[in-house]
Amino acid sequence: MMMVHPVKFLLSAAKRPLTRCCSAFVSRIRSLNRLKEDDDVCAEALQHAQIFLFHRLSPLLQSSERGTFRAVPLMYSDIRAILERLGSDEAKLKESVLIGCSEQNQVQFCLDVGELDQVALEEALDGTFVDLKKGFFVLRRSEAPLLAKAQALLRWHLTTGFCSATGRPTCPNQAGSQRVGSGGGTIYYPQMSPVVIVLVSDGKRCLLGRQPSFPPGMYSALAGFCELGESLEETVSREVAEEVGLEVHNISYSSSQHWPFPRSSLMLGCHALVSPAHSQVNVDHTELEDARWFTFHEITSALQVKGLWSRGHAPPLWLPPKHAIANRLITEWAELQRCSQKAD
Ligand SMILES: NC(=O)C1=CN([C@@H]2O[C@H](COP(=O)(O)OP(=O)(O)OC[C@H]3O[C@@H](n4cnc5c(N)ncnc54)[C@H](OP(=O)(O)O)[C@@H]3O)[C@@H](O)[C@H]2O)C=CC1
Ligand SMILES: [Mg+2]
Repeated sequence: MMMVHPVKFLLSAAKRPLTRCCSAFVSRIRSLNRLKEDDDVCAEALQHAQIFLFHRLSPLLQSSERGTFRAVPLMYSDIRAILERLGSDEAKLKESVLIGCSEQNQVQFCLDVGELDQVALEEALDGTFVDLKKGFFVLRRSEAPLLAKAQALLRWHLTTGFCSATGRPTCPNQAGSQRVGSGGGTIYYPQMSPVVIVLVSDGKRCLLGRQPSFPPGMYSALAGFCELGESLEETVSREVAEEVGLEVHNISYSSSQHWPFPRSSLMLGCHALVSPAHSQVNVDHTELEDARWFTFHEITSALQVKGLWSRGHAPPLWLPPKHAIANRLITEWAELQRCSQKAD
């Protein structure tokens, strides 16, 4: 395995000094912003950065003895040596895209080397390029969002090579945070679609649905893309009415999540209520295979089930894994039920 050198990109490499009273977080954010604005500073940072390699949008992972996976960042010089060995060259590294900065001030980039031979790369790197959809759920919580962001940005670059107005090529800035039409035309920024995801409750039970593409037995909160002109609340009301024929009230926002599959979405997580007297579900089978009310007991049992792939025989109900916002909403609901049962 290639050694990852403990070289850090020092914040002092940035040209403008930061105000001394800035917190570490503010310093990191401002340094990242500077890298997006200044191609020269960014090119210098890249030389000392950690780079996460992808092959056709699948990240390089290493498996551990305990069956978990870890992302494997490499340093610029390591990748340059491998590229040269496999018939590519240093120019390829200029396509790296900025994805973040660790708490240890290590700047992080990603790079897709999909045109090189996968087997030869995996041998040289002592890792495996894993479909992110599978890897996502076995990665550590700190790594999954970073790789999701990296894949989303790499996919965006792959699909935004031409200006939609003129048909001419677009070029990225050094950080890969934007692309500009040739001749200084339109500036394109990475895009994502807003999606609502809502956990509907009738006060005692919660409503989950399943799509035919879900693994057997898996149910999740209801979700749907926002339409132009809608508020968050309007999308929640429309999606619930469309998919299960119910009218919701008391919509409250919980939290959000970037979701890379199948293309970038900003998942906006909500809770909502229906009146117990009007809780008869009427599923639109063009959208969902099934939707059902689940009791507190069924949900708490399902939350105990560990690992999508460690199953021997399937339990009656699978919930989305911990990285997914659906799991967070269901856990919040269960916690609320537990508190209100204690209070009764
Ligand atoms: N992180 C999490 O916990 C969860 C995430 N999700 C994600 O939420 C997203 C939306 O859920 P889903 O129930 O499928 O959504 P919808 O209920 O809105 O149905 C999806 C369909 O809507 C159409 N559609 C409308 N607008 C768009 C758009 N902007 N982009 C793509 N398709 C659009 C497409 O139909 P057509 O193809 O016919 O044009 C698509 O197949 C999915 O990407 C899913 O992966 C879902 C559940 C849990
Ligand atoms: Mg839906």
